Amino acid sequence: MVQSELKKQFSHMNNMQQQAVFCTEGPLLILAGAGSGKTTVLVNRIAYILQSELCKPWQILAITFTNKAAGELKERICNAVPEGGSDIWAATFHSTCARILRRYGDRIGFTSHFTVYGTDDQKKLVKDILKQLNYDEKMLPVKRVLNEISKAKDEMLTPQEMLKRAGYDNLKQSVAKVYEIYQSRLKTADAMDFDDMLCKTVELFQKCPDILEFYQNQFKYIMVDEYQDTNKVQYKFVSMLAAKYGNICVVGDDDQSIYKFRGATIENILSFENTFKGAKMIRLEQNYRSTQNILNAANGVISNNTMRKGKTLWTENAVGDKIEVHTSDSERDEAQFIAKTILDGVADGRKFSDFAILYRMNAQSNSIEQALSRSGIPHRVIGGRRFYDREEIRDMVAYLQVINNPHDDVRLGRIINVPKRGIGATTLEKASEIAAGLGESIYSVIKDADVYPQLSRAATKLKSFVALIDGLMEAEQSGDYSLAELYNLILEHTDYEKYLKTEKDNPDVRIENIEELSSNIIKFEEDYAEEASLSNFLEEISLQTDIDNYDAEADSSVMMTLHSAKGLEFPVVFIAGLEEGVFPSIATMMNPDELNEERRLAYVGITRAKEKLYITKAKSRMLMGHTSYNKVSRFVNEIPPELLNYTGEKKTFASTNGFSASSSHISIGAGSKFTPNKSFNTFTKPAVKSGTVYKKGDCVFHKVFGKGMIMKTEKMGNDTMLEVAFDKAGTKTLMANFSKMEKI
Ligand SMILES: Nc1ncnc2c1ncn2[C@@H]1O[C@H](COP(=O)(O)OP(=O)(O)OP(=O)(O)O)[C@@H](O)[C@H]1O
Ligand SMILES: [Mg+2]
Repeated sequence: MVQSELKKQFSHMNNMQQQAVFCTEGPLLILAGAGSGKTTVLVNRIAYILQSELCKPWQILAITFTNKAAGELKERICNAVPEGGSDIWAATFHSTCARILRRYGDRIGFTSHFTVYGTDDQKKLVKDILKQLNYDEKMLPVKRVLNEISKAKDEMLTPQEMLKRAGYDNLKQSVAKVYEIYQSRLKTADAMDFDDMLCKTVELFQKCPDILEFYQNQFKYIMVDEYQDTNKVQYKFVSMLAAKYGNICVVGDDDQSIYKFRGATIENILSFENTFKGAKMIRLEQNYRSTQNILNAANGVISNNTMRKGKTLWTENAVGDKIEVHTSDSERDEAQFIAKTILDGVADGRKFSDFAILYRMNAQSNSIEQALSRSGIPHRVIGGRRFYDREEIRDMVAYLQVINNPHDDVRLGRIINVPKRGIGATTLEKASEIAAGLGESIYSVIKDADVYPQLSRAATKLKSFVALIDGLMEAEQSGDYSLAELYNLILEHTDYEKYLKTEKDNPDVRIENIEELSSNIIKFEEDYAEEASLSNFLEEISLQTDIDNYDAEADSSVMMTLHSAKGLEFPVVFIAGLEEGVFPSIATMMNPDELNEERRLAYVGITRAKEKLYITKAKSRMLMGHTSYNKVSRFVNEIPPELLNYTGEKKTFASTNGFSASSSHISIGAGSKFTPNKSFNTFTKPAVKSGTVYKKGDCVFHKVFGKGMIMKTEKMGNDTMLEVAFDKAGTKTLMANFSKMEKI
């Protein structure tokens, strides 16, 4: 096809978009707002490159944020370019690296069967190490240690470098020590955690220039979506790969950067132009996704952030409905409102899949899910308790992992006595100690259990466990069994179902899950045919991020956190819990940087909506065991008021913009140790509860917040809401019933 003919195919795109599509050579940065067609440009650019025969499909690397997005990208390209479209490397950073490491990991000491450790495995390992080092978990909580390790890996810091940086800080030194052992334990187990996959690939490139060169030659065109959320090591990875051809195109939106706390850094956008000399920059400013009202609301909120590159999106779309802000009494009523609105919408001709419910925290999903279930609304919850997180599924997957790689100590530890076979924790501990001493895996040790006097009492049992695993490994390697058959062999030889029936609660549900896993395996074998190996199956599950459970085909509403919603769009969006202390979340309210990040998250949320946006909040909210009475979120107040339509209860909690960051209150129980009030004052309407009456001007002492003065009282049902200005803690809103406060 002649070039001009070819280019005509892209005439439905606007000028700037077309420029981005046709600009194939050299570094290109597309910096543009939400819904302006960044992802659309990427897809079309790949189609254009292939149709122009600039390279072979396998010479294109397209990195996207989720496996789901990668799959969609591939599908859209396959439609545009039926031939070879499927050979494109379209994947997440993690699966791209996994693929490289499976092939060349042996050059840095891993086998091609290495295991990927998920969060639970990591926690278990760190717990073990803390115990080994005699560190107190209270001083060094497992989660914090893992966070620090992950942060270090994002920055490519080795344990030694971490130790150096720790200086005289004892706590930091301890973390570095744990980090060091953690890495060596992973190595002996032939395992990596998620962050390692990137770090190890960069390490591989650094240590083996021939391999780097091989991939540099392979990937003539590299593209990265959601570039604003790449961290340092990811940046290193792509820039190493792109060093030869320099044909790298990254697309992103600095206003949508929402993973800074994980090490993602906007600096990567800014330094792109430095690393890649002569980089072109294209901005897209027309939004095709949302109504004018929704877009203006998003613009209104994000304009409150400082340090922006600054851009204003516009759209030719219709003005659309106003944004509905709905106030409910409680989180249950909020959920009920959402369910009813969906039902009404469906009665009016919408599909269930038109609706998405977004929230700040997974904990909010519970009440919403219940309401949807009760109303018979088909829905899926993305995140939350995932199938692969269930105990019985983890057990069965651990068996599969051990058969794939018996040196995987964490998985082996999980199943060595499940179902019970008389191998107690002490025996396992002893075996683990011997293994640590020898620098070998537990499996290698228990294989020769009778050699070690410490294990002599359990030797027979250990050997029979090894025989079970060896037998299953043999079956797997013989090639005589399909994966599904292998899975059945495990069930049979471990008598796992009987164990569930005799030892566990809800055995029926668990057995159903076990069967569900079997259907997943069968489906995997159908989809992957010859490539349906055990290690590929395990890889697929370990790489499955939450978002991947979402199937856009099925007609069901979808619930997910705001973070998971990135890049997606829906005709109708609910954002639930727009309250101070929920969104923005309490932990972020004191720190301006974190608040800016929350605001970007609000921007992401609002811009997911195409036609209609609902913002919901509740006057009282039971969340994670506490009831709180929160003010409306500042983000609602940042939306120009003429775009809003309030429904439900009137704005009882109206707040002024920028009201004290600590204005939300979590009640701490109803213990009332109040002294009876004697100074009843009939002139200012007093707040009466449990014998205590508060009025404006009263001085109080609060157990947590210290001394303060009542600024405002407002009767609310049987209780009274108090606004109290504390000397040190700032202004807080408290309910009289619950506050641990006395008049002074
Ligand atoms: N030139 C165009 N004409 C019509 N519709 C378009 C055009 N470009 C993009 N769209 C549509 O606009 C919507 C948003 O596009 P896309 O998802 O590519 O935006 P994005 O910039 O990647 O958004 P986000 O920042 O949320 O990731 C999609 O529904 C897409 O089909
Ligand atoms: Mg996108």
